Amino acid sequence: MELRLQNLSKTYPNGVRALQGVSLTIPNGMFGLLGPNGAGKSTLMRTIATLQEPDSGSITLGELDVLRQKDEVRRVLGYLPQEFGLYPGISAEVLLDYFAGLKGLRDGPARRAAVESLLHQTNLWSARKKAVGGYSGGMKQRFGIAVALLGAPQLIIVDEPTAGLDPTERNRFLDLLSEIGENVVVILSTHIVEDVTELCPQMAIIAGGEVVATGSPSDVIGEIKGKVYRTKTEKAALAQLRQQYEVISSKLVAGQPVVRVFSEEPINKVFQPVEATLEDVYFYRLAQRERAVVA
Ligand SMILES: Nc1ncnc2c1ncn2[C@@H]1O[C@H](COP(=O)(O)OP(=O)(O)OP(=O)(O)O)[C@@H](O)[C@H]1O
Repeated sequence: MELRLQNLSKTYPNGVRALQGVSLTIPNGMFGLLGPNGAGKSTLMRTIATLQEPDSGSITLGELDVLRQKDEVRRVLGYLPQEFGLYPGISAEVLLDYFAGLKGLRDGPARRAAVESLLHQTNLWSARKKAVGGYSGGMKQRFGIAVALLGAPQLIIVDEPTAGLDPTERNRFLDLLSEIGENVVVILSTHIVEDVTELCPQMAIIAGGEVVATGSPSDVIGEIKGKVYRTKTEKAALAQLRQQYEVISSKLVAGQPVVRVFSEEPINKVFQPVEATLEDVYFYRLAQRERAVVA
């Protein structure tokens, strides 16, 4: 199965250009879609999930034309939106069974087995009789993925699932995602760089509605490999550094700014060369785009 997006564009009635000629080829396995708030990730996810129309462009999933064969796509789609409502007073077990019915699974032993298996897989078995309204954020997200996995989907879309989760719940959720399998397309939209580094063999960075980098994380990092330098500095010197160098990021470490810069030329006299990371590419690409928009 392969998901192909070609030249997708979307401008909202208020003039916001949420997608601008997005083209991506997404193979089986985990695909990370990384971008800051407002980059257009949710617009793209909702469009692929057949919930909204682009102005132009095309999407195919294997042989299916996603924008025309919506019912067929929905049968093989599992979608965990950024925000979803639950019936708070109902237990996970009853609610999941209800969603299984909506998904077209007929009542009977097979449906009960599917529900049981998903409750185990998402580690909610012991809490299955509790009302979902009393679940923690992480439990709710795991319940959401159980719903998304009903009916063995071929295309799974999860939109910013780890935002707001504590580190334990985040790891638990990511482990769950990585177990889903290599024979389905899983798109993980996120603004958290480590989610992608740790999990996704293929990825894209999206900013301002445009794809600014795509490939494997190591391909993407390869673009700036050997060109990242680091130094510790003083707060007062930061502004000047920013004028002199292409600063990728600056972080306070124990109260002192640690700055990472991009440079085509060796600058080891002032800075220490360091291994480029996906976070470097991410910030570098975002800064580049911002400069292009300002210019
Ligand atoms: N229904 C809408 N009407 C008008 N503008 C919208 C609408 N939905 C999104 N936008 C705008 O389109 C741009 C892209 O939004 P989108 O939600 O797709 O981004 P995102 O990458 O998912 O960000 P976030 O993480 O904040 O949800 C933003 O500028 C947003 O304000």
